Amino acid sequence: MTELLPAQPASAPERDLAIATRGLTKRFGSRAAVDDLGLVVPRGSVYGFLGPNGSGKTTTIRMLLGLVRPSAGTSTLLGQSIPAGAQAALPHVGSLVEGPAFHPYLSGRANLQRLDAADLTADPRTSRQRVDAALDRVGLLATAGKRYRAYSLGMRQRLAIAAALLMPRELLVLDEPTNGLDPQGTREVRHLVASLASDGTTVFVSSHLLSEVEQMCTHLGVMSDGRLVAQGSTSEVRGGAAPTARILTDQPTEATRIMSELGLTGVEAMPGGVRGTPNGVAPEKIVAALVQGGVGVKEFTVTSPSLEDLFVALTGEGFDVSG
Ligand SMILES: Nc1ncnc2c1ncn2[C@@H]1O[C@H](COP(=O)(O)OP(=O)(O)OP(=O)(O)O)[C@@H](O)[C@H]1O
Repeated sequence: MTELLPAQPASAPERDLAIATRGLTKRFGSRAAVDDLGLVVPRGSVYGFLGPNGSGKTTTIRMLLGLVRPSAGTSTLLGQSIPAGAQAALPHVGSLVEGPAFHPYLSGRANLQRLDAADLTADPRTSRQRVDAALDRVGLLATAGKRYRAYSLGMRQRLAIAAALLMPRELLVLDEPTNGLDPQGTREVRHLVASLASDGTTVFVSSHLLSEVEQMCTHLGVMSDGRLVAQGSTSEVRGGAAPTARILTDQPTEATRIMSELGLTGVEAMPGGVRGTPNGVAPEKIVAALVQGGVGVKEFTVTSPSLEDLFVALTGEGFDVSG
């Protein structure tokens, strides 16, 4: 059994974090869709918010953005508590939650111009510069004159991100930005997120697919059934998984006894041998004890589970990690 890494409460001062929540909870009737959430999202991170469908990611994002009122708990965005400090924080936060409604017969540029014009805080005299800068940022400047309906799925999603970038942003919150995209579109969005992050923008990106966010995230939070079951830097989360020692032998009974006496836990038979969790017992010590005990060791390995194994263990079956 993989050891679960407990979700960490906020330790850094909340002003140093892009997002921090304490005890954030949302109940629909008697059911908690989000339960006692303690998110810790450092500034400058690319935070992958992972979990199966229905695990509470969208509800969390909607609470963070002030679109839904929490049943309990507090949250801060860019050091401002929400909802009290929403007016100070939200202009610096770009989001893609449901996605803006684009007009199929207008060009990408005309669509952004419409959205920019609807923003009462944006100076109309500088609209053209803002729109072109956003199109440039997502790599759509050359195709800005094409009608939206002629855009590929990846281009459509990049245009939606451009809409979130019309104003300078410190934090981008993207809800399942690769959902429904083909592999090419997914790659485009992934590259865009990586390039935004390299400019210093904090990106909080949700996904039900580990494979889609794993490569671009510096931090991960894993949701399962409304609860945060793991959180930390990608390497911390990876390190939270206990390794497994496996030995191939014709004397499994004797090997089981020796390994258990050494302090390994979860020692059990497997096809052709025995496996267990070393709990810090050095591999050379395990092998020496087995050999001294007269056990013929055909093969001995210690392996750490992949991030994929860890996520399946954390979230249970049904987490589509393969893409
Ligand atoms: N307005 C609502 N009323 C009742 N239940 C809701 C409401 N919104 C969400 N839920 C329930 O809360 C749970 C979490 O949903 P949520 O959409 O936050 O999950 P998710 O992880 O974002 O999943 P998905 O990727 O499918 O959107 C689900 O069981 C969902 O049915």
